[in-house]
Amino acid sequence: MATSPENGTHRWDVDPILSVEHLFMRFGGLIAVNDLSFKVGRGDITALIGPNGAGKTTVFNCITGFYKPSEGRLVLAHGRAPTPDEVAEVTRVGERALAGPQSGVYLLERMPDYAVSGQAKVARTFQNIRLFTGMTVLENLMVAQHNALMAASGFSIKGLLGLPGWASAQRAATEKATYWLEKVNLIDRADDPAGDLPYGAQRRLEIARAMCSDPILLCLDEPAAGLNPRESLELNTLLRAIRAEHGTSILLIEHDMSVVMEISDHVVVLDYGTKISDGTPEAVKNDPRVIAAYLGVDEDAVEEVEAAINADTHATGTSS
Ligand SMILES: Nc1ncnc2c1ncn2[C@@H]1O[C@H](COP(=O)(O)OP(=O)(O)OP(=O)(O)O)[C@@H](O)[C@H]1O
Repeated sequence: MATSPENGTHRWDVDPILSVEHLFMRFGGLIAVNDLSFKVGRGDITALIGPNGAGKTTVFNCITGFYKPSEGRLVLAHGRAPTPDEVAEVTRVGERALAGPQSGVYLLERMPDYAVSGQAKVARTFQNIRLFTGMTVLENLMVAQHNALMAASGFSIKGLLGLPGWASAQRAATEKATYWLEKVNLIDRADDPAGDLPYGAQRRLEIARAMCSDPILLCLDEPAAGLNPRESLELNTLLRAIRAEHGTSILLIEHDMSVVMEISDHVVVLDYGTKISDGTPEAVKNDPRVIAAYLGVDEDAVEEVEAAINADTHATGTSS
């Protein structure tokens, strides 16, 4: 489903769930992310793309609290987006959430990774799969719900004693795990060690594990990497279902253009840590700067690429 522009604007402009504002990440003398600003629309599937080393994973690591950005602001809004004045006030008083966590507005750059996932409800998967390979498929999903189970135990021995509050929380956690195993088509493998699953199934299990934490924003780092064409199609279906049935906003890094162009509402393109394009898949696909970046040509050649696209467009009679 493409984003439907509303009165000439896009969902990411009118109802952003995440605003990345002037983000910088420096590693010594290397500027991995350079003054990056973009928005993620609520309920959108947003793709962050770019050539190798463009800074995509670094952006994810900043959003999910694995890195403290060198500069910049990352505003996540569960409900309405805050006004600039409200954000300025939170920044001034040194808080990490607007008038307390119940407001649903979080400044992610101030939060450690466990709070980004536990309080702000941002979940992620990794470029290199990070499952507990010696645990069963089901156990991997139960571990993902550890926080809820600990809260239900009152951080006491209720769990050991099997007291009612804890038992019902345990039942709910198992039901949720079962639901997601069915969704990702792994229910038949529930008792197998996660490490025994084929690669594509491990990728699906990672997504199921992330969904067990009930995220409002799901960040996926190259979910289609290593998948065959049939598995890529299944991934597209799964991500669309997550968005449609759970309203989860999705931000993904992806090199597989068949996935990006097929399912994204919004595409943001990075090159050398800088944003070079931002728009609908159709607009980005035809952006000469994007084509030049992927072809590895320098700035001077962008005009040549643009001229070549125009010539091709006229020859085939298509319009961009
Ligand atoms: N912890 C780090 N220390 C030093 N340099 C880093 C660190 N993490 C990333 N970089 C550098 O930052 C730049 C961006 O890396 P990043 O992994 O974010 O790119 P990417 O777009 O995700 O690349 P790929 O598509 O290959 O995964 C690279 O030059 C990388 O070497």
